[in-house]
Amino acid sequence: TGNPWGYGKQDGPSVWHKNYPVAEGDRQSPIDIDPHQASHDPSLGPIVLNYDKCTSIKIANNGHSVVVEFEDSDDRSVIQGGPLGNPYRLKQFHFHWGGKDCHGSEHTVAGNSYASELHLVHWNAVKYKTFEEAATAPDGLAVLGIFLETGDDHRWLHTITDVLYTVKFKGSVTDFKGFNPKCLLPSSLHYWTYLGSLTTPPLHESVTWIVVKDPIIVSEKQLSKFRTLVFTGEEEDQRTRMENNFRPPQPLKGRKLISRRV
Ligand SMILES: O=C(O)Cc1ccc(OCc2ccccc2)cc1
Ligand SMILES: [Zn+2]
Repeated sequence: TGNPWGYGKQDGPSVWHKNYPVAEGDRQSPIDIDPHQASHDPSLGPIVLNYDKCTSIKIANNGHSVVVEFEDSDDRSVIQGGPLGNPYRLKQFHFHWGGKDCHGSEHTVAGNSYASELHLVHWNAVKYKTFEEAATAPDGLAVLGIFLETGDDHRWLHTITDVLYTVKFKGSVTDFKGFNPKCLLPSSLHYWTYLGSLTTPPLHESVTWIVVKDPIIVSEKQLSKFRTLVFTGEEEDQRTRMENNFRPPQPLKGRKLISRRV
């Protein structure tokens, strides 16, 4: 079964609208963040993460990215505060990255890309029964976006990069227990927030985006390990290196970007 969509010339972001017309909708993601355009909302509180009881289950190559899935049958790991009306449950996190360090992130800041972007995906289990149901609702999902910039080795990222060889091919899955993604956050959670969408098909307009201003620093060596993954399955003769799995910025269409200093 071929991929319904991808990041190549024939199946990439510029043609997603053919099968997913919402790609041309009014609240699509990612966007270019212009810090000077952001309005400050003093009533906007800090983001609160309660990840201490989080339970990671597995790490997988889904043919688009590498994803770490969490146990989300109760409120053991939630994000709340900030623009969020109630707690949202952590479901999974994954990354987007480039073929070179000069690009790879989905959101850009004043037109500048980072080397990679980490997305921590949460869903509103107060209002919706399943992730899939929440993923189609305008207040269903909350994604925390963290930029990755190259520099020194990241002290904890090796826990992920050391196991990437076990999920090289599309469809591969490995047990991945006991990982708490709090170790991947920068010290200060200054953030921008706006209403947007999934950045991959089905592109549902269901995401409250919370993009953290400060990047985390990872080494070029750690980042290069993400590029050893392939989009293709082990059984396919084609080996297409997994890189540049990012959607470019989409029109703001009059949306308000709000900024919160911690
Ligand atoms: O973080 C992102 O890139 C946004 C994003 C968040 C969640 C996501 O889940 C895929 C999915 C959505 C709906 C139903 C089934 C699968 C896909 C993309
Ligand atoms: Zn993502």
